[in-house]
Amino acid sequence: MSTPQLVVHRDKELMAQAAAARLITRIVDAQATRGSASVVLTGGRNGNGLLAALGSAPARDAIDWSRLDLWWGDERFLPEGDPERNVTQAREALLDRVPLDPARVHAMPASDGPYGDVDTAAAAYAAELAAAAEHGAVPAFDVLMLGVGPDTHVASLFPELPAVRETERTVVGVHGAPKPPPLRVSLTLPAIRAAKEVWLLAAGEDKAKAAAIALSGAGEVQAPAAGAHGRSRTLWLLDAAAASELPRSLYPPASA
Ligand SMILES: O=C(O)[C@H](O)[C@@H](O)[C@H](O)[C@H](O)COP(=O)(O)O
Repeated sequence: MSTPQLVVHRDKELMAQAAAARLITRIVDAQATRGSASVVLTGGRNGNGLLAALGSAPARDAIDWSRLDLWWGDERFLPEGDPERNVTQAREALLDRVPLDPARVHAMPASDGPYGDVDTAAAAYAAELAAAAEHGAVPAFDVLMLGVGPDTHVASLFPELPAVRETERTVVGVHGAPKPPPLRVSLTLPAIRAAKEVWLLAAGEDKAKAAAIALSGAGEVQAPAAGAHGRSRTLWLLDAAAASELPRSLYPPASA
């Protein structure tokens, strides 16, 4: 389990731009090494902000978009095209403007899709992940990104709810999510922890308590973000506002 590394940027705009630049480099390196890259996207303002920044980054097309596999960490269980779906927002922020291979864009099922209920949809996505895995239950994600909620949730893993306690399955249906909509599909902590690198995005005053709690030794059931670790790297990308309540000992020396 990799110890969290923190990088704090001046504000959320700079955090999004720096994270986008970091992601470009990570994808380019993976494609140079393996011929393709595999990235898990997150919903939310910080996740979409990063995608928008990536879309306007000068080095954007250093990425070979045709050899990029995109997955989602979670999805709101709503009809296809619903503006509240994470994939809809990702398409608007970036995906519809870059030449991705549609077969390599793995959106989570919609509520009006072939799976009648959220649990069946979750099982179908788990099967899709397993089918794409070189070995194990999920592909070797190069980067898995997670927005951090003010209650320390990541993906749709909310404190104390059943989904954060899942230890076997890679994808679950979430019922009664406190952040609307109540029905969601989510990767579980075992799936998240299979990623090479996990990046947690936290910008804004409203994330300061969550960051401090998650980084101060809280348990993963009470603070799901505390359980989000990559196999080789766990990176918290914050802005100064979200870092404002971190214990000084955790605050990186060279940051803003
Ligand atoms: O479906 C979702 O809502 C997201 O995946 C969720 O996990 C999000 O990343 C956090 O709630 C942070 O959202 P903000 O960046 O908007 O605060």
